Amino acid sequence: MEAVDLRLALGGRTVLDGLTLAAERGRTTALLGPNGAGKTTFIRCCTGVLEPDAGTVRIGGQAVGRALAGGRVGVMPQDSGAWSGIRPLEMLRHLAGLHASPLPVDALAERLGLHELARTPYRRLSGGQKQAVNLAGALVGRPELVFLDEPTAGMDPHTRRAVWALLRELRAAGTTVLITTHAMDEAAELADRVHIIDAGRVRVSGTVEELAADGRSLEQVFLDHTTSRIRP
Ligand SMILES: Nc1ncnc2c1ncn2[C@@H]1O[C@H](COP(=O)(O)OP(=O)(O)OP(=O)(O)O)[C@@H](O)[C@H]1O
Repeated sequence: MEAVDLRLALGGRTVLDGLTLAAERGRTTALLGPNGAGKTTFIRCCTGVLEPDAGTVRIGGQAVGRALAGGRVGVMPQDSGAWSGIRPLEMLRHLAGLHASPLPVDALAERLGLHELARTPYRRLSGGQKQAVNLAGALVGRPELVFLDEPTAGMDPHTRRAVWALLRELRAAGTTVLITTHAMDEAAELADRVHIIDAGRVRVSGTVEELAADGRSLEQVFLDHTTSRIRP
């Protein structure tokens, strides 16, 4: 997946300001950036929800619409209120049915702690449980490329580790993963390559080892390359 010089203004403000980055096939790429840096907007541009004002996104050499139509792209959005009344396993079975060779739903649900929630409507789930359902929904079709927008936000440490294990297995199976996170340990644990973005453009990129080569922590590198919007 390659994005080149994406530009987008929303509500009269520049949100993407020449964003260029690639997610290498079969690798895990992490996008870090302060609140409002443009991470979710970037994912929306990559998944056909938003059209950039300028710039291009190619997925496996194809335009976004064509790649999405092929059914090989999964996405876990930050919030999806769309499932209000549906029960998690029903939803996952429905999504599985849309794909040629889906993951086994029961095993996936069990790994993410969803098997006991078969009768609970989505809107009654806890925040972390909703996240787990959305993640399972993104993965159930065995996508070649998956966009995960803060997949472990709100998850307890047991679930977070289960998700990390799942994501490591996906990587081993050759899946391309693009993940956003505010958790530096998560980026360090999972990412082959990290891009730190701020105000709609990439500020610095590299492996965690490269970024932290001078002894700084990844968090310090983040703080040094990004701007706080908090007024002291
Ligand atoms: N439809 C919209 N209209 C106006 N502004 C928008 C719209 N969508 C997003 N924005 C603005 O674009 C900026 C980037 O938002 P985005 O959700 O991409 O940030 P983010 O990096 O994902 O942040 P977070 O870490 O908080 O999730 C924000 O200032 C947001 O208010």
